[in-house]
Amino acid sequence: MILGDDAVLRLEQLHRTYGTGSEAVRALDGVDTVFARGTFTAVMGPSGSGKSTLLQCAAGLDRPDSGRVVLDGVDLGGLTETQLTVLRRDRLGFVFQAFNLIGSLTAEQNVGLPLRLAGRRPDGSAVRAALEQVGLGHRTGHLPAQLSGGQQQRVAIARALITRPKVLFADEPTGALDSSSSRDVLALLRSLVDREGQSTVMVTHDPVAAAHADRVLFLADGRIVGDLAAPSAQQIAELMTSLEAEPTA
Ligand SMILES: Nc1ncnc2c1ncn2[C@@H]1O[C@H](COP(=O)(O)OP(=O)(O)OP(=O)(O)O)[C@@H](O)[C@H]1O
Repeated sequence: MILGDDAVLRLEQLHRTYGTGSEAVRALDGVDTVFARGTFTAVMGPSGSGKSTLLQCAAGLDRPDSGRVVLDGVDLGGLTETQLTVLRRDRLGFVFQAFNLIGSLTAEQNVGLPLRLAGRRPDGSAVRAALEQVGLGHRTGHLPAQLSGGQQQRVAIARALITRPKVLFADEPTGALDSSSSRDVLALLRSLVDREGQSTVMVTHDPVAAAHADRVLFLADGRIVGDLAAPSAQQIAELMTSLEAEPTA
């Protein structure tokens, strides 16, 4: 059990249903877990098991119907929409499968954007340091189209880190990458946890990606059905195969 300050994120009895009546889908059905500060957790599960819904509720992008999300000691349920927006901007980092960089801005300008949006003038040396941290100190003036997919994702990671987020949320960050770029991005995420203590939560379908995490949570039908410490890709693949073959009712 994780007590006090060691927990960066707590999910308590989260329920989230979409639709009503016979159309109702229970996307989250009593999810209860704690994420330790400075650790890397992967979330896996069959398609439709609730992974994205879990990430969206945990990151304050969606509200659960019941239950609590406590992020770095803040109960998200007690915040207004404006307060949630500010919390997401100042305390959380997001990385998506599609990179979501702005095509007309250089790498350096993309990384500085979250600070501009927060009304702060980006400090050039901090932005360059963030790009150096992801191995792109020599590409600061390049546009996204002049970078490979793996490099674009590394710019997106630098952009997510520029506000020094409490938690980095990554939704299929390697989903659009070839295996060599995927390895680079996963090694980067791993080293950010090891060197900087960056708390990270990543949704993935890929057992090899999940094997980079300290812990792998498995969802099925909106419930946590597995929780493994540092499993191998093979152990993860076996559990995924059994979940896909025998859906829980
Ligand atoms: N906005 C929505 N309206 C209605 N149903 C939804 C909505 N979002 C998700 N669902 C349903 O909730 C369930 C969980 O969806 P979710 O996207 O969280 O699963 P997932 O594990 O991320 O799936 P995938 O791996 O396919 O991305 C699914 O049955 C899905 O169809």
